[in-house]
Amino acid sequence: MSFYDGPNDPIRLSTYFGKKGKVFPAVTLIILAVFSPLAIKNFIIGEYPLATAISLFVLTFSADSYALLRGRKLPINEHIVASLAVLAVTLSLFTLGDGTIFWVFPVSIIMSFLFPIRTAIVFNLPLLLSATIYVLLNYQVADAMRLFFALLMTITVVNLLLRHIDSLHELLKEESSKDALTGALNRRQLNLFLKDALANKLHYHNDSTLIMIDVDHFKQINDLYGHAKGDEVLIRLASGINTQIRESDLLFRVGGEEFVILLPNTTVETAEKVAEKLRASIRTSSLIEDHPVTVSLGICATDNNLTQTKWMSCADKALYAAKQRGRDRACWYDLNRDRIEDVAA
Ligand SMILES: Nc1nc2c(ncn2[C@@H]2O[C@H](COP(=O)(O)OP(=O)(O)OP(=O)(O)O)[C@@H](O)[C@H]2O)c(=O)[nH]1
Repeated sequence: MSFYDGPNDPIRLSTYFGKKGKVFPAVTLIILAVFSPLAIKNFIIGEYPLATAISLFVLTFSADSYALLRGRKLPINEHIVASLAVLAVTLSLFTLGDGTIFWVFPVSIIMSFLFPIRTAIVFNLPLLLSATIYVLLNYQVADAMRLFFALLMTITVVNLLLRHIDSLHELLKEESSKDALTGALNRRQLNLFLKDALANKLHYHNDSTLIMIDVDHFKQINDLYGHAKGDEVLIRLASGINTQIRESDLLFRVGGEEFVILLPNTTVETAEKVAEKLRASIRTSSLIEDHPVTVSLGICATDNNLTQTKWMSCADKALYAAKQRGRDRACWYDLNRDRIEDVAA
């Protein structure tokens, strides 16, 4: 993991608050507003090494933040930015003296927010050491110990809290992308993946295929066995489908008893075989004892001129045809001939 590689976004702050929101730009501006005058002041009073270290930190941090806000690759390696921050604090301690010891705490916390945990710890250690050595050289051993443990506790608590926030963030991301009942991906995710699949077709000529699946007479199942049994059928159906498709294929729940499978890099001919295999196995899977559960399926492959809406609508029309033609069957939409064909059982 790299500096700007937080849990899923480069800078932790932008991961938590969003790059496009106000918090990340505001924090960046605050850092610049605090450190730029310090650099100028130190140039004026002739502390050139310190002034240079702070200026370089401000410049490299600004360059990376700007790139991040623009969604570009970061121009300066994270370790260089972190080293400059540590160097600036250490130089300020040994040149300006006692008053600057307070900077050690906010700089350590800021680094923990900016970097992934391991990197933050690696760069907090020299900060901890230099501050302790400074106090040791100028005060009593007991004072140095006090500072050492106070800073160590700060670093530990901040990093533990951030680790906890990271895991909550991951959980939230997971839950917001999945359907709560079946664990299949939700419609919002489908829209994102459809967009990718269409772009893939347009730019790299890779075919992807959609299979829309709808349980036949599901209302009857609910009416005969109750809503809880209906839910159980949906859960078992989703898990059964997931075990039969490839890891690269994606299952979405798009309605009550309606699912969509997106098969990336798959032609319509292959998708027909997958659909037929699923149909046959669901029929014989005895999801409910003594009550055959069947599904109808509609298939449609990508094409260069397709939009997401048209793609979904063609798969839906094929599914509707499968229902009309007797259910427990699969149909595919032939975009070239604008016709719906049966998939051979
Ligand atoms: N148990 C359960 N039922 C649901 C859920 N979501 C939707 N339903 C039910 O699914 C049924 C869908 O019924 P219809 O749209 O008439 O379709 P159908 O009975 O499957 O008939 P065809 O699709 O024409 O074969 C409705 O009774 C909904 O109440 C859910 O999450 N759990």
